[in-house]
Amino acid sequence: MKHGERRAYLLLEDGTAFEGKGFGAAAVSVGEVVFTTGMTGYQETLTDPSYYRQIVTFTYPLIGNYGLAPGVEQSWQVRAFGVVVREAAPTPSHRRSVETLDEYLRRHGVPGIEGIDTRSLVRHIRREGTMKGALVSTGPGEGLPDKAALRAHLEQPIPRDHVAQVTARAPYRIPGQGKRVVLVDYGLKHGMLESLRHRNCDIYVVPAWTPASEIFALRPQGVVLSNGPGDPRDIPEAAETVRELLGRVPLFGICLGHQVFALACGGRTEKMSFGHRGCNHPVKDLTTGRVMITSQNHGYVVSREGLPEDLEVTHVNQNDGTVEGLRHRHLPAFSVQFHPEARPGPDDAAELFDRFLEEIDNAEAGVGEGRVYA
Ligand SMILES: NC(=O)CC[C@H](N)C(=O)O
Repeated sequence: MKHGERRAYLLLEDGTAFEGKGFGAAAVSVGEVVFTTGMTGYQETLTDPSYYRQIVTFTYPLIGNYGLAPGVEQSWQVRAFGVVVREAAPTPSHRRSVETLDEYLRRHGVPGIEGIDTRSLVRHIRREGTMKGALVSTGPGEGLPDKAALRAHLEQPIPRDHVAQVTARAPYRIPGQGKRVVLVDYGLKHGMLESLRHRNCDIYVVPAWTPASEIFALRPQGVVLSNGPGDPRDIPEAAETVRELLGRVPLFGICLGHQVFALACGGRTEKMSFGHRGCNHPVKDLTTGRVMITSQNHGYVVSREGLPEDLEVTHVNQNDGTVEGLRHRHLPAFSVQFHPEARPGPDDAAELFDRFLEEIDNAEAGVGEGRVYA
């Protein structure tokens, strides 16, 4: 260690430890250690509320090389709790860049560690599954805290109120001339707002716990259930509300919204070993036979086992065969596990927003197979 250099340490729940160089905020952070294979889009990733209480490892070795710029973020804060990279680029180059990854994380109070063997960490997570970790990044010249103190941090259970921490505090509207859509905010990404705004929707964003009666009072033509952090089973009220919406207004669920939709229909979800996080997950649309390259970020998945009769699997992950999309057989409601709004990642699935608007038109025209309206 050079004089004045910042030290950092990542300690996993199973005792595996990595020592490296600190960057970002001088702080200690505890979260689920996950990895993403996205080679770009680090700013979108770190500000995606679905990463709340997670320490994100980037498998791509150089992160921060095109800097950080306003307008790219997916929420107003860095939502990840920590950042693990092989190398944080010290001198980014891009005409829109205003700061380095180090400065950005410092401003947002989030610690980072660099200079560790991220490949070995990721292989460990792939073998053992994601697990809790404590990341400490010290100030210049400071010594590392005692390992026992870090272990004590790790013994604290991670709270499970993720959605409550990131959902909107109050409803708001983004006016548009087109369809009136209520977006239920479990931890939405700005990209979702942009995708709807781009299609002229009149958007009403409501907090996660908004009762169905209040949603209906907004007279929506369609309801979108957003992405969000944590385990979908930790928010049973959400599935309860969706059950009330089902069949009375067209629904489109994305990621956590997809999982909540499945639970509302009587399906089950389970935790995956290390999840899907990255920008290149191949997903087959079983209706068209087409494979899309999708943006993903999830640790839970809808189980095939116990899938209710009413739900049809529409999309399948081509890497591991997991469920990536569902449609209700009788009601205007469908959902996907991946991110049609991308950010980061490819726009292959963007047309799903158009499909949702078509679904609204069909519902209003009373067409579609056996669709029932209350
Ligand atoms: N991006 C998301 O909405 C993630 C959903 C959920 N928190 C999961 O990890 O599976």
